[in-house]
Amino acid sequence: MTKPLTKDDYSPHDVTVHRDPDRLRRVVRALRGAGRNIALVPTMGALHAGHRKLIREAKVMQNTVVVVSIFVNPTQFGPNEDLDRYPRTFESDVDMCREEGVGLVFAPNAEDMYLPGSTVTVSPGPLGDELEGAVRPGHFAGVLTVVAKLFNIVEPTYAVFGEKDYQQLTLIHRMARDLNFPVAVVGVPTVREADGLALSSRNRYLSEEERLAATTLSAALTAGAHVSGQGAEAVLKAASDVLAAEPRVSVDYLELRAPDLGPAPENGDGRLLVAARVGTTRLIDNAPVLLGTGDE
Ligand SMILES: Nc1ncnc2c1ncn2[C@@H]1O[C@H](COP(=O)(O)OP(=O)(O)OP(=O)(O)O)[C@@H](O)[C@H]1O
Ligand SMILES: CC(C)(CO)[C@@H](O)C(=O)[O-]
Ligand code: BAL
Repeated sequence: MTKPLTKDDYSPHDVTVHRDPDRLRRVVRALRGAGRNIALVPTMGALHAGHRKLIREAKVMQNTVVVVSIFVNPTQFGPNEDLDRYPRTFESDVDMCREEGVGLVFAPNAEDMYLPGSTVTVSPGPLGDELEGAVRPGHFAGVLTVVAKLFNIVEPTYAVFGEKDYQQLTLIHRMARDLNFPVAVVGVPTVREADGLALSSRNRYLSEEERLAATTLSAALTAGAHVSGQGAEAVLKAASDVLAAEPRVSVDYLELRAPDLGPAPENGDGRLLVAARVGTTRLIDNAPVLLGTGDE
């Protein structure tokens, strides 16, 4: 027999914060049993307008309870990365969730997510070692493992992710397919500042000068997309010229790929991806391009 839910488990009028994975699982199971859809929005907190858009997308289906997870997952950070200084703004995150009508926030402690002696992880396959994975070894094993755990704890009907982390979204689609997760993975286009900069929790690390220089990433993608009719070489040249003109930006990679991140086709849809450091802050961005349609 399932225990009936109390007002400390779930309220239709306010967001409820849960830390215990087993309790959260019991609550979402009861809600599903009562006919509700469950939509999951996984985040690392420090919520901004990009996350707000994911939450709004998650609410689009009638009769849905949105679960936002807030967990700075240690296993996706390398030893020299920013795990310790990653922005943590829990109170205002919960306020945004409340404003947006989120039903449940799941904010587990690391010790409850990773029990002592945990050794089994999800292997991303070859794409996990490319692009972001080449610069951040082990990153995608950490991401996919925690997302698989979230899928198993929350058992969502939908899970919503941003295109800003395009390789992550691609790998999560693949994991859901390859490992038979019964969840519809939904991608949401990148939310940008008025000057083109993709919103990111890490933008708050930038100084005023770095913030200006950071617009070079999206400007490079736009320059590439403008000449996409001339083919791959023109796209890469236009984008890399823009990046090279800004000395504060140090490029990790600029690559043109197919939408599934395989090799770029000569004609048709492609994806242009960039990662760069601006001072000590590492930023990523990407955009769709339509290659070689002969209109140039
Ligand atoms: N500008 C954005 N537009 C749309 N979705 C976004 C945007 N920024 C982040 N997201 C999505 O929000 C989800 C949670 O991401 P996360 O909490 O890591 O935020 P973030 O801003 O990407 O932080 P980071 O600075 O670590 O890149 C991911 O699915 C991510 O793709
Ligand atoms: C998907 C995710 C929440 C897993 O920790 C994280 O990689 C993120 O915030 O994009
Ligand atoms: N948004 C991606 C999470 C990370 O950079 O670790």
